[in-house]
Amino acid sequence: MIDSQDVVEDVDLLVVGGGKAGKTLAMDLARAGRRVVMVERGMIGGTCINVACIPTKSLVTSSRLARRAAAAQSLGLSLGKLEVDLRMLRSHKEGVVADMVDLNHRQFLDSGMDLVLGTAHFVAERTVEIDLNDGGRRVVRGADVVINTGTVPHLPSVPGLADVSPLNSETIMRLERIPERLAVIGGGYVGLEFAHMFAAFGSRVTVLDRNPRLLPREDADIAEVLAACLGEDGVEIITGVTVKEVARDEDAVRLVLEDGRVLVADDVLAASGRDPVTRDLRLDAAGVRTDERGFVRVDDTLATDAPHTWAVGDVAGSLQFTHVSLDDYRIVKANIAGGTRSTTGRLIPWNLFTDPELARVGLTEEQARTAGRDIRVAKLPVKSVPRARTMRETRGLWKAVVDRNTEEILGVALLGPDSSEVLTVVQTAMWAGMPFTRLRDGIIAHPTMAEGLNALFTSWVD
Ligand SMILES: Cc1cc2nc3c(=O)[nH]c(=O)nc-3n(C[C@H](O)[C@H](O)[C@H](O)COP(=O)(O)OP(=O)(O)OC[C@H]3O[C@@H](n4cnc5c(N)ncnc54)[C@H](O)[C@@H]3O)c2cc1C
Ligand SMILES: NC(=O)c1ccc[n+]([C@@H]2O[C@H](COP(=O)([O-])OP(=O)(O)OC[C@H]3O[C@@H](n4cnc5c(N)ncnc54)[C@H](O)[C@@H]3O)[C@@H](O)[C@H]2O)c1
Repeated sequence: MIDSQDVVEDVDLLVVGGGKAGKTLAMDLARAGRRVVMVERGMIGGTCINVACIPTKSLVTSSRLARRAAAAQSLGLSLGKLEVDLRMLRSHKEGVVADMVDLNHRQFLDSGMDLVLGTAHFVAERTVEIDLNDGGRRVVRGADVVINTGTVPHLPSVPGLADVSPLNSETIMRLERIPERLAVIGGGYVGLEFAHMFAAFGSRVTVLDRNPRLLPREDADIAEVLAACLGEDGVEIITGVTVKEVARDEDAVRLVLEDGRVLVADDVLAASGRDPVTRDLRLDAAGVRTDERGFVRVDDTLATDAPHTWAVGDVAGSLQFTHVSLDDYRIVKANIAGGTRSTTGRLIPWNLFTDPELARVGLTEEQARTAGRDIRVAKLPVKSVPRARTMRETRGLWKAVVDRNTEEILGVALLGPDSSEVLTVVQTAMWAGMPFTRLRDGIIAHPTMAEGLNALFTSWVD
């Protein structure tokens, strides 16, 4: 409820939560001369740059280098004994983050937006009350409101887990020691990236996932090769398991599995998905509804159930990637201006930053067959790409799925070094609607990883 004493400030755009989509929209409209308030409770720049993509990928750079350094002799170098200095690792990561936060902050201020540091909750349609971080409160109403409050790590309801102070994707990056034994509950994106990273830093890592196999949304052949790479690097993977209970036993944590096995670890990382930040937003007051998991309900234009109220990024149930949140910004920007831009049919790529990395876009073989498509499938072991041999990074498998009749590329899974960069080449071809033959027959510079695309599209297995 708005208090009768409250002064309600009216603005053109009110952004609640400064995630990727919201901050980009706020800056754009402020630069265009609109009155914009963006409320952020603490992380200037949002989750990605503070506690997710940017710090993890900074650490992935270090862990890859550690792995390369361990193999230095095969490259003709003698580097001596590798030592991981956690203090320096953290300072590398924190330096990258601090620079990006600082850049974001300056851009926010330069744009002319009113950046309000505080926690917002709704008190009426299009209206929030903000508890300011430095005391006091403001009430702001937007002609348009964009909800961009993101997600936070989920704590799985395993008996005893909460009592052993499990790590999550944020706290593991603040650790002051490398755990000798690390158990990871959840073998998804967060779990696998941290598992592979900590294995390179010297931890004995075990990943536990309840799915019968790793990455069930990927084709089994790709997931198997990735699992084998992780295994070679010392990551133990146990799938199809349920953790029955967890307890601290003197200095160690004991994880009792449903089948009776017991795993002992120094630390446990809970990496079993993320919860939407909607619980304390009092969305009812705004007329905004959520689904059964608490994500804001939106239609394909990202409109919520309330007029002139939009939701973007993770909290809107979008695929949880920063580039998807950025695209949500494009959609809402167009729709606030009266357009009807839709989320339907977006071609969304993603990368899992293990080592080698898995880059994906479009349909898997299994999805294409389930959809009844008449397809051809190509597979190329990464070791047949000359560039991979020069780098001595020959692990991995590339796979492509094309329409047998139209020759359209339906999807690729590229597991190998630098795959995330090569992926965009394929995606560009898909955007342009090119037949696969253009990548098969085009001149691609030698020796590059992208050159492997010439060979991939001749390597039919079906
Ligand atoms: C460990 C990890 C690694 C990841 N790596 C990648 C990657 O490599 N590539 C990739 O594309 N994606 C990655 N992701 C996913 C990516 O981080 C998210 O999809 C992305 O950050 C979502 O952004 P968003 O726009 O939804 O909002 P967020 O960036 O989550 O922003 C929401 C903001 O709202 C603020 N907020 C919340 N409630 C309130 C309130 N009541 N009042 C005021 N402010 C509020 C929060 O403080 C936060 O700053 C990773 C995620 C994790 C956990
Ligand atoms: N490189 C990237 O782009 C990147 C990196 C990290 C995270 N992300 C994003 O963040 C999202 C969240 O990542 P995440 O890994 O937390 O979630 P996720 O949904 O990707 O994976 C969670 C995994 O945990 C398993 N699980 C859940 N409960 C369990 C339990 N009780 N016991 C055992 N296993 C259990 C699930 O089977 C699943 O495999 C990702 O889906 C992704 O969109 C992206």
